[in-house]
Amino acid sequence: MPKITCTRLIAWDALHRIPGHEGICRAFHGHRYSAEITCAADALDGVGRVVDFSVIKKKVGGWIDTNWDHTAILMRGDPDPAVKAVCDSNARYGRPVYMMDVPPTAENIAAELFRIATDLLREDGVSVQRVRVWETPNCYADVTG
Ligand SMILES: Nc1nc2c(c(=O)[nH]1)N=C([C@H](O)[C@H](O)COP(=O)(O)OP(=O)(O)OP(=O)(O)O)CN2
Repeated sequence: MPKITCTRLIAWDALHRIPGHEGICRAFHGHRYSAEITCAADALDGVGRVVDFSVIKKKVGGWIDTNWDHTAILMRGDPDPAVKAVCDSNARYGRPVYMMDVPPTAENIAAELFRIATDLLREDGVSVQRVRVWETPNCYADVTG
């Protein structure tokens, strides 16, 4: 039987840097990230949907708006002395800084979002099949279930 999925695009803006990168990506810089969240369910609902697109927007997009949009996504323990200033500045404007245990590459951000979206959509009977995170118009990383 063919597998049916549906995909919602969600975008956000954030600052990051990649500690240990050999080139310019170790400098603080920003991205307009976009994520494709691909979902599947055991069966389509009575209306013919895997899940309403608005549910993905509300749950996953809501989480992104709170935690990642207009924030910095950084690595916990990043030794760059400017990290404290970024944290202090964002706190002043009511925005968090999201700390990851691993460098905030497109791959690691996609893996984090895959875990988060899976948790958020579980109660809707939805399983996340793939998260694709576009870091630039040319570069993306995929995590699949
Ligand atoms: N495998 C990965 N490689 C790189 C990552 C990453 O997350 N995973 N990240 C970066 C930089 O942070 C940056 O986002 C990518 O920069 P760049 O290669 O310059 O990408 P562009 O699309 O801007 O390319 P241009 O050719 O400059 O237009 C680096 N590598």
